Amino acid sequence: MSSSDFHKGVKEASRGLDGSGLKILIVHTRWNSEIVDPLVKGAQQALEAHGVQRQNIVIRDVPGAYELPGAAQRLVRQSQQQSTNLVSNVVDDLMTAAGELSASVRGTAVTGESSGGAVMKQGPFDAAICIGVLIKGSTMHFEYIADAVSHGIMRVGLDTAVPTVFGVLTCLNEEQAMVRAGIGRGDDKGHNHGTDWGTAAVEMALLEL
Ligand SMILES: Nc1c(NC[C@H](O)[C@H](O)[C@H](O)CO)[nH]c(=O)[nH]c1=O
Ligand SMILES: CC(=O)[C@@H](O)COP(=O)(O)O
Repeated sequence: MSSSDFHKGVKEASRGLDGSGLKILIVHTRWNSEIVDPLVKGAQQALEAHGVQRQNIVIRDVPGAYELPGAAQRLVRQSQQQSTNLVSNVVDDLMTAAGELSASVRGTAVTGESSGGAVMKQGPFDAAICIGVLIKGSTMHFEYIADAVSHGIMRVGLDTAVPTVFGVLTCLNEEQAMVRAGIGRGDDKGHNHGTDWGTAAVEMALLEL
């Protein structure tokens, strides 16, 4: 299968995805930010193209690729815990509202602040995307980080049951990375892989029986 056929295949599968109700986490590195930043933008554009609301895309950054799995797991777990807390908060809010309602009926109304603007969806993340760029240097550091990070990110998805997209370029030189971020120096700027990662996150978040 040629590369264009592969991308066509991915595009076919991603048509009709409705991400409007999803909450997505993007964790990206500050290492190689001149290449990482376009990848993040590509992922964001794909998420929004599939209907994900901007306020439901949470973006956090970490020093380097080695920190990606731990950060993703920490933030996904926090969102799952918030969801658990939310249930008890809803009960508390209902009790408060009941109190306010009875107070207003008795003529002693209580006014609450209502925040305007788009509000982030409560509850756990529906998917996460880890974005980084590893560029081979002159030692084995590259190989060890690439191996650890790829297995670590896989584990986050399996351990949390939240689809976690592997968005880490593992390149032998800077030009390889730039082409895969769509910012190649030559005539062929390449393809921004961030868009594929955003689409994959929506598709996997919606996967069900
Ligand atoms: N060489 C690259 C790194 N190295 C840094 C590590 O990822 C990590 O932040 C450090 O070892 C502290 O734990 N990171 C990248 O993202 N890209 C590289 O090319
Ligand atoms: C991926 C890396 O850690 C690498 O860029 C570090 O370079 P070096 O192997 O020359 O220390």
